[in-house]
Amino acid sequence: MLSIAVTGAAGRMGGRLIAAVQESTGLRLGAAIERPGHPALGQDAGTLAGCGPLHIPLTDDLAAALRHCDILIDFTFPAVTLENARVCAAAGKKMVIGSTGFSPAQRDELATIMRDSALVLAPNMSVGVNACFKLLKEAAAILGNGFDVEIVELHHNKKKDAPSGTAVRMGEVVAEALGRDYNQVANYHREGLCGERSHEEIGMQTVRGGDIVGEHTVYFIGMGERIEISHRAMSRDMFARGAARACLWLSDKERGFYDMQDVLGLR
Ligand SMILES: NC(=O)C1=CN([C@@H]2O[C@H](COP(=O)(O)OP(=O)(O)OC[C@H]3O[C@@H](n4cnc5c(N)ncnc54)[C@H](O)[C@@H]3O)[C@@H](O)[C@H]2O)C=CC1
Ligand SMILES: O=C(O)C1=N[C@H](C(=O)O)C[C@H](O)C1
Repeated sequence: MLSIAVTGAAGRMGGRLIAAVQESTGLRLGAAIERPGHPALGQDAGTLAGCGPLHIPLTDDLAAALRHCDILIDFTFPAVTLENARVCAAAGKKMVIGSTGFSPAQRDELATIMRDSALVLAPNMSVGVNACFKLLKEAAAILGNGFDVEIVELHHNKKKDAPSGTAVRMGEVVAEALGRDYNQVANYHREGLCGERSHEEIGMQTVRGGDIVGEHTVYFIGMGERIEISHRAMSRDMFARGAARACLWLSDKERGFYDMQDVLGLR
């Protein structure tokens, strides 16, 4: 039985992660961690998550919590994740990371911090989105340069990063399949007399509002026809189940930097 710690335990994903861990054969919640000063510190993690009392109070002491845990699931924010990775690395623990919005430098820093351990980092842990990554690669390879690519993502009004990590990964997948450098061709902004669309660019559009869990559409727009590949998340539970699955997959890995494509055998 693997003992799992969850950071961001009182957050939107935190509760779903605690429930998913408890529902997974082979996993049990070992600790639930929140930021210092969080009003829910001391409350029972299971009760907070809506899955009944687990007699595990929320703590802000990650180092102490990790002593009796095997893997940390972290869905917080990049700067927090990097701090937590330092604590995990010092304790020789593995990580499953769902936080999004890492800069390339932060991603490199994460790899350096965790170089002697094992981690899964993925902007989206749902099976459906990971299947979409494969479909996008194939669609882009078939359609080639004859179609303009635009990506639109919709999320709730509390989301802090934009575009979503999933949208960026979709852009990267398509760009790579078309032999382009995503960082050179991503266009995040059109306003005023901005000129005709260039052939190579990949438009990235962001919508924020209400309680939208997460929706992504990649448009391949040709002359007289259009293909749309869409994914709509109806709840956060499948992200959480993906993270639990990643923990089980990681259990026999000593070291390495992986993502959900590895976990799901989609490489
Ligand atoms: N990879 C995936 O499948 C998914 C990734 N995400 C990402 O997960 C992240 C979190 O999303 P939400 O749960 O919606 O945000 P949220 O704001 O509801 O939760 C984040 C939690 O982290 C806590 N936190 C902040 N500092 C902390 C610290 N030092 N130690 C422990 N906890 C700390 C906050 O108090 C908060 O409760 C975002 O980056 C989001 O994009 C969200 C859904 C799916
Ligand atoms: O912040 C969220 O909510 C989500 N974030 C992830 C992302 O940025 O791609 C995944 C999911 O769409 C929900």
